Amino acid sequence: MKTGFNIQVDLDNLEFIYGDGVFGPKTEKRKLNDIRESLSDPNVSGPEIIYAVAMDVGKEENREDLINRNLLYGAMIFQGGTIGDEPIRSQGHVHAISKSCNCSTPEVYEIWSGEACIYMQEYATDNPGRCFAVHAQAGQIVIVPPGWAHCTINDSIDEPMLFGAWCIRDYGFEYKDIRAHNGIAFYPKVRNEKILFEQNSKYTDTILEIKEARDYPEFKLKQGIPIYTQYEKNHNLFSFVTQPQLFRDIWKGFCP
Ligand SMILES: O=P(O)(O)OC[C@H]1O[C@](O)(CO)[C@@H](O)[C@@H]1O
Repeated sequence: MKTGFNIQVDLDNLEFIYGDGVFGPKTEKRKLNDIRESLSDPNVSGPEIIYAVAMDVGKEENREDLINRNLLYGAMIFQGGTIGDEPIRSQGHVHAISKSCNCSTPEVYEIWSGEACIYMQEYATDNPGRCFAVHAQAGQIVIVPPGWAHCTINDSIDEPMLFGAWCIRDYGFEYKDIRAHNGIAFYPKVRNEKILFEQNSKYTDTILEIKEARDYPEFKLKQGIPIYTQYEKNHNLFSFVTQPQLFRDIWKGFCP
């Protein structure tokens, strides 16, 4: 697992093991009962714990700089398995307006192990706008732009999937509009060991673009180098995460 810092995983307990010089909390466990409202079948049965999250991990030597920059690195463990006919996934949310920059903020994902699909839609209103499902393998990066509703899907289906993500420190999640539509505009479904997407009829008819993760030259990100290492090489590189208002031209018409 190429993460850029010394971190191991205890899959039995869904916990991270932090190596020398690395800080991080115990994981917060997200349970099936927490996410029911966003599933295609809210009464479905499945594993009690769906995924585990450790917000704010990193190297001790970077701690002060990360706080000063208002930047936060999160690490996630998604179980393998299914929730009824859906793969293991997060419920979906929109990033709330952060006080520090007075706007919603983006998130930069990097898959560490397994395969993922980052689903995103422009709006959480009846018309969801442009909808994308971005497939990413270990080592690949995916950016979710500010204000978009998004969720993370374990595309490895039976195997666990792990990833890290840069986000703003004063993050907040909004669920109201997504839950009012019983979830995101396209439900991922496991069919013949593959993930297919089925439209959620609570939204207006629209199309889903399924694509592979791409390079992000507009943000000077490099493929094949962990995003944590890229931050270490240039502490300013992820300023688009904490000050997205300075990158309006890039977000306009952004294609993930
Ligand atoms: O609340 P949800 O939508 O299930 O997902 C929450 C998780 O998504 C992430 O933002 C990663 O996409 C985590 O940081 C967070 O714990």
